[in-house]
Amino acid sequence: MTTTPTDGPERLPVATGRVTGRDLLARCRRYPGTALAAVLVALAASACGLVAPWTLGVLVDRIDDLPGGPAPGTGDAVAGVLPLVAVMAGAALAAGVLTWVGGVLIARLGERVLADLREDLMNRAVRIPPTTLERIGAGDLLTRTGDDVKLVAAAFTGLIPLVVAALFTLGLTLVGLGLLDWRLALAGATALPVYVLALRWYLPRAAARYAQARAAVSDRSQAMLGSLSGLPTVRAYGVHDEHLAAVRGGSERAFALSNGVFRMFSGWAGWMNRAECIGLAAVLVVGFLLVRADVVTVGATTAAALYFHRLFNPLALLMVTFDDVQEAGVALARLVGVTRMAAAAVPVDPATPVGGALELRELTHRYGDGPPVLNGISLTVAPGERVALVGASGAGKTTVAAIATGLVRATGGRVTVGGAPLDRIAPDDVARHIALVSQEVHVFAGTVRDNVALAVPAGTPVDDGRVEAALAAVGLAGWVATLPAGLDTVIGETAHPVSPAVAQQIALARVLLMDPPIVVLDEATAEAGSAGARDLEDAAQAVVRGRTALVVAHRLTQAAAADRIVVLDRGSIVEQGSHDELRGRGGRYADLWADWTGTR
Ligand SMILES: Nc1ncnc2c1ncn2[C@@H]1O[C@H](COP(=O)(O)OP(=O)(O)OP(=O)(O)O)[C@@H](O)[C@H]1O
Repeated sequence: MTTTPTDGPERLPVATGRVTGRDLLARCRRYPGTALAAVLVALAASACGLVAPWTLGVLVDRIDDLPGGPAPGTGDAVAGVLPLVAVMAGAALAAGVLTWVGGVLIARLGERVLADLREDLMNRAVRIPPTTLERIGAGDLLTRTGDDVKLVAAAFTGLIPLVVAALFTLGLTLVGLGLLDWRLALAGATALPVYVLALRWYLPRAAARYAQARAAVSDRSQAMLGSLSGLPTVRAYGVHDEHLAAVRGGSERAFALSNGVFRMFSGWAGWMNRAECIGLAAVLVVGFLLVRADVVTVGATTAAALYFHRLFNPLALLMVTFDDVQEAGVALARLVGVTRMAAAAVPVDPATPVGGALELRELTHRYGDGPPVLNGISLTVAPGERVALVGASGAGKTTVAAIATGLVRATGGRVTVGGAPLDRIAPDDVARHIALVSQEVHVFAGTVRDNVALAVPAGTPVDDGRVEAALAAVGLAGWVATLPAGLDTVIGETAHPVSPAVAQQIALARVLLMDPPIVVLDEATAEAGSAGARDLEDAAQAVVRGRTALVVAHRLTQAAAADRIVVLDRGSIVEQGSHDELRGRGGRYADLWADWTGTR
């Protein structure tokens, strides 16, 4: 592998607002039936809400038109009122039902869009070149596949139906007001300047204050957690008062900021009320003048005033949820950003790996500007051979494993996989030919089936029998049998949490399904002698069988079973041979073995 300079800090891309909007629209268009039905039903629900004010206006006119003026209670009046009341009740009922149906349809559409987005995200995420991932750190990607997906999912089911309904209600009510009488609509518009001024005052301050309040709350939690987790030290040094003062200070700051946010919100709400009051007064005054001039009826003025009043609930909802909508929008932009990342560069002069040989030549490496951690490692693993890498912590074992699989680019040297230089193999071919099970295995939120079939290229059908066989081979048949929905059980932090050992066995099952000729195992250490360690060892055996294997032996029993043991010390190979040879030699391995077995 040739030398590659380490680039500066890099981040996963975030889509712009326009790209995110277009992406969302395009995804909704994939479900035209549901999308159209959701829009029509939400529109119908909002339209039903317009009926009551209009009917009240008609009612007022009817009563006004009765001979001798308004005289409620007479037979005529009752006969005129009842059908209108029935219309109002019907419209209210229809509005309720349609709002509910609209919400369900939007949520359903959202779930489908999110499922597609999540699939695209995972497809893209697993193809991010390891060297890119190493530079940006996996944290950003994990936040996107975890927290951001959760945030968008919650918005689709809770926030978006409310916001869509508010927008439709706002739009239709404005249209209704305009249709009633343009002069009354214009009178209502006098509220606009106050409203706009209040917004201009509130919006820039709100975002900053909310952020400060949130930061203060996390500081307070941090101070509390710090004191609680360090309780023995706090006790030992008698520094209770300092810690209590820090927690109290954090609480006071959080309280003051939350209070400030609340006061600001109340101030803004007060201005909203003033805007409403001014607009309503203007509608009534203009209505009075127009009625006196016989241009509009009392009923029309009543309906206009009610329509005007109706504008303020959706407006308030849009304002209150503004922050959350923005947050969900940012999360969506972060997800879309990843799905639109350019595919990993395919080498200009690609080479195809054939067979199971793995060769490392003169590997040197340093992380960033740090000291050298590998000093010219050369190692050939023959097809079907099982080589164990051992060495003290920090000797460089994980670095070798990561370089051999292309996860980390060595600063010097060459890796050849199946006879082809690693940097000339197309990324998908690398994954098919050499697999790494690292210490950081991750269970993605999804079904057991999807988690095991994760590495199988998209579009390749995966038979349940193969998934079950892979799970059985790594000792998880019994575990699957205990799951409520078998392979369909959704696992992951929020659904059905799995233990670290099971997560590792799932990672091993993934490799079995991929069936690469070469495997590199750098699993997390399990406590020696524990049932978990035995299960993991059996699972690793199943994966290694019939393949070329480079195993970072955190448990020396793994090394004892290998064809050859390579001992690393401070970035260099210091010994090689079989278990018996190396023990007999009385060198570095013999020392490690004595430490491991407690026979020194
Ligand atoms: N991402 C990194 N950035 C900077 N230094 C690193 C990084 N990863 C490892 N190192 C350093 O490189 C050296 C080799 O680490 P490596 O993890 O390869 O050793 P190891 O033999 O696998 O140790 P262990 O058994 O504890 O996992 C260590 O000094 C370590 O501190």
